[in-house]
Amino acid sequence: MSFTSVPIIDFSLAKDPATKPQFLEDLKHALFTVGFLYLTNHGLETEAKSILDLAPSTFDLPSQETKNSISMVKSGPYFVGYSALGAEFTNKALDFREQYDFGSSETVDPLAESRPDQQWRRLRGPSPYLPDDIVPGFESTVKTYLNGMNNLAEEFLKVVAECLNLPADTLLKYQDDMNRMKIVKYPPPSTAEVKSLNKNDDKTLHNGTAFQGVGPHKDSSNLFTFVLQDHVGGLEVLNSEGKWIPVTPIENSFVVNIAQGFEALTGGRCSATTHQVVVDPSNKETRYSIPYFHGVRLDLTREDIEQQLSDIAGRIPEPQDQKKRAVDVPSEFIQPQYKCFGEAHLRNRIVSHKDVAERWYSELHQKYNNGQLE
Ligand SMILES: O=C(O)CCC(=O)C(=O)O
Ligand SMILES: [Fe+2]
Repeated sequence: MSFTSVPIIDFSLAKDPATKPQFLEDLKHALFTVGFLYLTNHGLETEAKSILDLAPSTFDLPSQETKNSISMVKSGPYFVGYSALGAEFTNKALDFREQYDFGSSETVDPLAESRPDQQWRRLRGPSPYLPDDIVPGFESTVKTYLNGMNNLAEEFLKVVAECLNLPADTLLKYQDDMNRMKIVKYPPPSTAEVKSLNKNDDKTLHNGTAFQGVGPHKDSSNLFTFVLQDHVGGLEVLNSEGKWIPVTPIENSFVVNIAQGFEALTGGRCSATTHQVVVDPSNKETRYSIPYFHGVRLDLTREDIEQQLSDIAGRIPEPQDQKKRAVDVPSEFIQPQYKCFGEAHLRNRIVSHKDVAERWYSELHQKYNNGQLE
């Protein structure tokens, strides 16, 4: 069976006992057969509007220095803060976007400095914000959004467990306390600009008619991703047939993608959603999006998964996605060289943000970016 559209899941139907059984069936189909969905009537419409309204003002500042004052490379080893256009790589090619990354933790991991063998502990830490006299409401709007999304994602994890006939709290113990989110801007590029950014490769998309906003990837820090997008479009997901499906914006919805944390909890049976953003150079509109990444415990090991969740995999329908897997990008954690989820996630950050890696993780930067392991 081939899927050419993305299912719409109305979250309000989970609240009424009369509609819940059908809701759980529909959710199960969307997650385990299709692999992605739109979530509507989620209750966070006000917070979503506030953050989307704020987005342009966070980039549209009189000087680049203001944004660079909270740059990711200056902000510590946590991969939070501002990244300028052309600072990030996905699938070995440069992305064409500008963004702010944030995390929900205000504190560092108490073991971060005493466990040099566990560098992934250094991923947790506070986020920088521009002051209110530069972008009014920046910090408070982001924190309100992070908090609201955390609560929504917990409710979502409960219904995911229930649709597998598991107790509602089954997945809650795999959450982490560093959820992440971003405010992303995809400006309309001139052809010359994109050509110069990608001059060392031929990573143009759709046979050269579109460019890489962000390249094909699976999200690596989390269980599920909830993408809030404006009206412009450009997000695409890879379906089970290995074809790219446009995720046309639907107002007041989130696009929910399965991330590598949930894929790991299912023993790889439920594959993470592969997605990309394409930028059409003939479209002169700027696109803004706000992805929220609901964190997975970074100390999660393969053994934990095998021991505690042998129960889950059998409840998931047999995947029919051989064609997707044939053209897919790799899932880091499925590869045996990583001791725990945090290690695999850190490697992903290091190959995406090379400047941050060079400054804060020089040994791992040498190892992952300059040769040895892929
Ligand atoms: O901008 C989007 O719609 C998605 C961005 C994304 O996939 C990511 O940043 O991981
Ligand atoms: Fe993503």
